[in-house]
Amino acid sequence: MEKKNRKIGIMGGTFDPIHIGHLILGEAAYEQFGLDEVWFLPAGNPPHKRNRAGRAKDAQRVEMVRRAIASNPHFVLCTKEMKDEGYTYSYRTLEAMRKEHPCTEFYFIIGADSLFYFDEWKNPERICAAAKILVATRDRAKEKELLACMERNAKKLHGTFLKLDTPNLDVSSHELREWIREGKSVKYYLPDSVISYIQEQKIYQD
Ligand SMILES: Nc1ncnc2c1ncn2[C@@H]1O[C@H](COP(=O)(O)OP(=O)(O)OP(=O)(O)O)[C@@H](O)[C@H]1O
Ligand SMILES: O=C(O)c1ccc[n+]([C@@H]2O[C@H](COP(=O)([O-])O)[C@@H](O)[C@H]2O)c1
Repeated sequence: MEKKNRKIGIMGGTFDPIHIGHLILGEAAYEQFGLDEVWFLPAGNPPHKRNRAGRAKDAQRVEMVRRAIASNPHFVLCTKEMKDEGYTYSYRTLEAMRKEHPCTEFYFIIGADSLFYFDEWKNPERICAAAKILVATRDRAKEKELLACMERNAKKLHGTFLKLDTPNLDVSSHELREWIREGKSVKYYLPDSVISYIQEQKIYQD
């Protein structure tokens, strides 16, 4: 039987590749909000990232996540969106999760860049009805602007937006892909197990 009143963090991302920023956000949310688990949810077919030529295949993104979280007992891989047909939307995924786990409280984790476009996502008010939103700073966003945007969204979408206490983590998948292509070291930005997989599979080399 599933424990009642569980608190689950959802760390959704394209993860192309997963990096320390994503892992630190998951761990910070776990600790700050007393979560039971954090589910890493690779985005199936994100509508906002249509041109993904030259990137990792879906199975490779999933495998990189599997390897990256393997050593953390409260991190779980969730491949729910990989089975979806067509584009994947967070409101659908979260509503399905709520249905499957009615006694669970969900916390959807995003960075500041996602927050600034959150009200343009599909049915954002339904995302807010299904989960609380945890927001981490990024790109040295001004604290005042970040908090103001969270407040605006909370009012407009009738949601709960909570600040994650993380430092600015200056790392992004697109920059890491670029470094790999240029033959630069990405050690410590990615877990070793992910780096060796990228090398074996020759991902992001050209
Ligand atoms: N360094 C970071 N600091 C804070 N949030 C982050 C960071 N990296 C990613 N995120 C957040 O994690 C989620 C998934 O990010 P995603 O997989 O798109 O990685 P990314 O580094 O933003 O990728 P890309 O550079 O290709 O756009 C998003 O909500 C994003 O805002
Ligand atoms: O549902 C949407 O309209 C939507 C639009 C943009 C992003 N998302 C989700 O937000 C998470 C982070 O997205 P990304 O592009 O930064 O990797 C991931 O779970 C996406 O599926 C969802």
